[in-house]
Amino acid sequence: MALVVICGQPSSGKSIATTCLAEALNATEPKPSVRIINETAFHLNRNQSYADMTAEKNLRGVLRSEVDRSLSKDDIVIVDSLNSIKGYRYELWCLARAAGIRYCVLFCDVDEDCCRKWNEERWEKEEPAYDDNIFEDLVRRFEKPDRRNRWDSPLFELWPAREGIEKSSAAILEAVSYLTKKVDSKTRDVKILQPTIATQNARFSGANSLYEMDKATQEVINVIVEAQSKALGGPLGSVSLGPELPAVNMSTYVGLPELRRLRRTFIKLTGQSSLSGPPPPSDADSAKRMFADYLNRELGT
Ligand SMILES: Nc1ncnc2c1ncn2[C@@H]1O[C@H](COP(=O)(O)OP(=O)(O)OP(=O)(O)O)[C@@H](O)[C@H]1O
Repeated sequence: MALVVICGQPSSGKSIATTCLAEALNATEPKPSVRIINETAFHLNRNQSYADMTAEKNLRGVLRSEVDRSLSKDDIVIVDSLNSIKGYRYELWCLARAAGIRYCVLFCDVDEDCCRKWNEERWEKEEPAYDDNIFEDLVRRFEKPDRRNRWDSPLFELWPAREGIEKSSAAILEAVSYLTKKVDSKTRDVKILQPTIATQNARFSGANSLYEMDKATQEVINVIVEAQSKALGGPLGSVSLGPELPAVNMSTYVGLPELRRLRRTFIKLTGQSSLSGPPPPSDADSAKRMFADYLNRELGT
């Protein structure tokens, strides 16, 4: 039915906003099925989850997979996490589009100093809180949502420090109305994302068939798996994919299930890129090049 991305600085009231939104949704008729996805559900400790880039990437991967599994035409899924990286919100938006459901962002707009104070108070109250260095790092890297981006729109803004967070807060009511509104041919203010089957067909027609894309990315995986097996778990460095193609930099061993997951996500994301996004691969080598770049980004090299 819908995906709601909660977004905000650390300790900005996101979980309170999530609870208020879920309660407000549950008070509507017919009562929708609401599912909250957050770190707590996975027993993840915030200071460990954001300790370094690898841990943070793992956390995002876990949450994204859970969102991917949970999206359906019947449920409202709320992702209660920082969701502070623009590219990550784009990925979540792509998942909503692939599922053909509505999407929105609920932003807790609180200035850093106030979040810092609330975080300190959490320590005093012996609630789970962020270590100072992690808090400062997250605050510095926060990418504020911008309603002009498709993946930040529609954007409902809460100002918890100024106005508190209530079930009756304007942003919560607007979000509830958007999420539960019946849509007919006259409804213009509710956007249901459409999977881009038409554009996918155009993109992967002829030589660019999905089959070619599948084959090219599978070949990359095969090369990596073979190189890793030859290295016998030792350091691998860069894996060559052939002349005029970028090497894949493998600083650590990556298991086959993870490689398969990355491949599936890549294929999904490439198929979903809009016409204004990066151009689709035009042949097997372009597909390999894009996949290698994607792996290098995802594997953090
Ligand atoms: N409007 C408010 N006024 C005062 N304190 C608040 C307000 N909103 C949140 N807080 C305090 O901020 C702290 C963090 O709240 P909450 O857990 O909702 O934030 P969060 O953004 O979900 O945190 P995290 O980044 O850990 O997920 C809590 O201790 C809460 O009491």
